[in-house]
Amino acid sequence: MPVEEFVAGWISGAVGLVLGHPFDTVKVRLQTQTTYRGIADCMVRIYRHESLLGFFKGMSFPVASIAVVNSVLFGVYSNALLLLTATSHQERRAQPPSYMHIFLAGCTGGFLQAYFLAPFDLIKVRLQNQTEPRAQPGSPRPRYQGPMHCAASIFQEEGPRGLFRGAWALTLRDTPTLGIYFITYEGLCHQYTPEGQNPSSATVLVAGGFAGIASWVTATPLDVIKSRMQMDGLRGKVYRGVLDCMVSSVRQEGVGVFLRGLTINSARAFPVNAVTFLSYEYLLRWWG
Ligand SMILES: CN(C)C(=N)NCCC[C@H](N)C(=O)O
Repeated sequence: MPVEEFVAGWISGAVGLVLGHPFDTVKVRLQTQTTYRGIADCMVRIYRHESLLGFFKGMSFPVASIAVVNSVLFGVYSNALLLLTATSHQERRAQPPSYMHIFLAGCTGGFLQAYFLAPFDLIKVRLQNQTEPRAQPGSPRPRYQGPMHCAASIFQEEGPRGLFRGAWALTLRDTPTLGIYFITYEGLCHQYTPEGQNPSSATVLVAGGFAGIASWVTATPLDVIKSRMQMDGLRGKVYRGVLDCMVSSVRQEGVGVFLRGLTINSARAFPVNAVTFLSYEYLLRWWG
């Protein structure tokens, strides 16, 4: 089993994650809180009230867990392709796999990584939604003091299953959209790379960026539902499930609710995934 694929997935994910976290915080707030008038208003209010640090709330757990999550995604994807096509990462340049195989391998990677991602993503979303400024003597303390305290509180208040709140919506979001992610990336690399050669850095950056955009545009409707279900536990159980969350969100805010965070998701997706794929490709080439 090519272990390098798991390690490359980890390092490349961490680079992309740090770069995109401030955008992610704005997106999560727009999807779950109705007090902001738009991206600019949200950014200005975070900066004024919480300082630059407000944009980085909830980042430590994702950085720590990306090792597991991204190595599962890229490792399962690559090993699923190996099973389906019997070709390694290097051999695939000369013998490109079919788009059906790429899609199936991507969906498998997306499905499995969702379960590893679910508890870490839940804690990230809960911390990102805390609007209190950094604790000062005498100021009100936020509900969660940090990621470990957040995890322990959810465990105590909602039991172990509470840590998987929103996991089903996350799985529905990631299974098909990671198929789309890898198809877009491989398709664009194939299109702009001479037969049998490795794609150039520019091709990898552009293909990775567009793969990010294509997957996040299609993922945004379920991303909204996932974020809402993850915040649901705080106010007691309001939604009865994914469908109930969809129906009541549309009833209250119209179908446009599914597009919340679309612009920022797409803007964030290009640089994050361009860098993710560039480091992934280079790490694999470097390890031979
Ligand atoms: C649409 N989805 C769920 C994805 N494309 N997921 C892959 C994650 C890539 C990167 N860490 C990111 O956050 O964009």
